[in-house]
Amino acid sequence: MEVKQRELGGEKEEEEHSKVEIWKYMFGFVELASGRKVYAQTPLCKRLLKSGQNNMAAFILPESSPVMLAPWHGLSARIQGNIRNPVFEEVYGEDLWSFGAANPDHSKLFNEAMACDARVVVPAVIESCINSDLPHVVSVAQEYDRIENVGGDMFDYVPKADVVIIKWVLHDWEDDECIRILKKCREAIPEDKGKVIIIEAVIDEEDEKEDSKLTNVRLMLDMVMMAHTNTGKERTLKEWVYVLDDGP
Ligand SMILES: C[S@@+](CC[C@H](N)C(=O)[O-])C[C@H]1O[C@@H](n2cnc3c(N)ncnc32)[C@H](O)[C@@H]1O
Repeated sequence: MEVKQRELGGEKEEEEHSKVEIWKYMFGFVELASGRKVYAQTPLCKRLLKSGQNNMAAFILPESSPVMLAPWHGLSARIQGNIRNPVFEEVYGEDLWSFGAANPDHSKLFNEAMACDARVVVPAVIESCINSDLPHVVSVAQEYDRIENVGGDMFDYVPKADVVIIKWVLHDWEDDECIRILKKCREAIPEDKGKVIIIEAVIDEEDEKEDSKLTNVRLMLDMVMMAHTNTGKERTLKEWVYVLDDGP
């Protein structure tokens, strides 16, 4: 495959390369119980089966949807300074969240992607909670015992609780916006024993090796933030410390 790739040029090469990037995780030499090695789907493919436990199929659907792919085409122009607006807004005239409010189908696709990750992470840390998000998201959220759905704007108000868990939200916003959100989280918890738990990636500039799988994931997420949010980014520890020192 790599030989074929070198023979190709330009866009074709890029397309082929991105397929190889996916294939190399989905297909490989797998050892059967008999000890025989075959070229087949790797165990990772199970995560794409809708029937599979902890499946992540819904997670890759929005990223490969035409709505989410379009902003990627403007990313180079944005980085070169040829587009003034964030790329998502340049394409759709509004940010991702307003677009979701006006386009329920897209919102459903996005929310299901978030939910398939949250279903793995949240039960590991919590049994009952308030689920707080924008009104159009909460209004279609699945009902569960011991989960209260509360719609609202986190820049105005975060529901009162002993602990606020904020996952994959701050990376959608620039520092000043994060600080405003964190101040609302601080107001939501008891002053003496409340906690704000932040679940986000941390880019480690110093020690990351280029071949580490997680480095690629973190840097990929940073690109996703650039393509799909107005001001979001993944942060290094130093950048998180800045946000947290000025936040709660
Ligand atoms: C990347 S998603 C993460 C969702 C969820 N926390 C998770 O980890 O699965 C960011 C979420 O922030 C919500 N959001 C965006 N702007 C908001 C606002 N002003 N107030 C409350 N939620 C907001 C979006 O609707 C979206 O569900």
